[in-house]
Amino acid sequence: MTPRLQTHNLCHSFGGLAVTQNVTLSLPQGARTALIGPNGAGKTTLVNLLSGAIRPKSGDIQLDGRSIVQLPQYARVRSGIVRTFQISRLFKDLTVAENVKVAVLQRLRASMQWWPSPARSARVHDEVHETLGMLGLQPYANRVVGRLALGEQRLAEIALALAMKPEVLLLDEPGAGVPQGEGGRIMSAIESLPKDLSVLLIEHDMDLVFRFASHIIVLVAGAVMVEGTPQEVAANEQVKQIYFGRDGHHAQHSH
Ligand SMILES: Nc1ncnc2c1ncn2[C@@H]1O[C@H](COP(=O)(O)OP(=O)(O)OP(=O)(O)O)[C@@H](O)[C@H]1O
Repeated sequence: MTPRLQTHNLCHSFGGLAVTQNVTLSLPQGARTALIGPNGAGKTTLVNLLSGAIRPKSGDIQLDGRSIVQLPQYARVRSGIVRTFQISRLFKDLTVAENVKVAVLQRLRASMQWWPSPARSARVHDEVHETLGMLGLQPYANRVVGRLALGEQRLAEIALALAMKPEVLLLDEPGAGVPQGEGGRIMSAIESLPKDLSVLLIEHDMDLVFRFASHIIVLVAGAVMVEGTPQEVAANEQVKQIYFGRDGHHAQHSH
């Protein structure tokens, strides 16, 4: 089967610094893949390349077998690659439902302009609540985002991304800054995302990574050092030394 998202020998550099080195990877439909690696390994740069925020120096990116490397960011979103950001992009003064509505309207604007207004409103309302439901956010629908706990804001960011109806969801550290204990809640929501959605997760918290991923890619100095199942990655000697510490502590969390 053609992978949903695939890269071939993707390369990027900033000045003389090679930050993406011949990265070839693929995400099948329904992927639960984690991208890990030390600080500065090039994880966010890779997400920027996939989402179209920056153009690679060379290499190709394909969605469902079709090259998208020339497409600008908005066109990639439309074709199904959606990311969340480490830094919040929410409208803090609007409610959770209003934020999601903005995203739904943005997506539907073009296709629904000829719909009669009541039908349009009903459709938008349904989509907003369906999206909130996917993440267990209904109880927060009418809460102002700026007054929510950080963990709930992170979930609202994911809701915004889901409102774009992605095929591939790129989650850049959804647990960043969230107090320990709340991370598990975010992960539960992520685990219950639609099964056919392909998810690539960047996350530093190894407990969350091993809980979530069925496939792990380890990036070091811009290159894929190793990839495989959590068990394979946790057992890899280089990974133990570079990433986990010599005792291989996280090997016991693999499942
Ligand atoms: N716009 C830029 N201009 C110059 N150098 C950059 C730029 N963006 C990133 N870099 C450098 O590229 C390298 C990879 O950065 P990147 O943010 O992709 O790593 P990362 O693996 O996501 O790190 P972290 O885990 O700390 O978020 C780093 O050395 C960083 O300083």
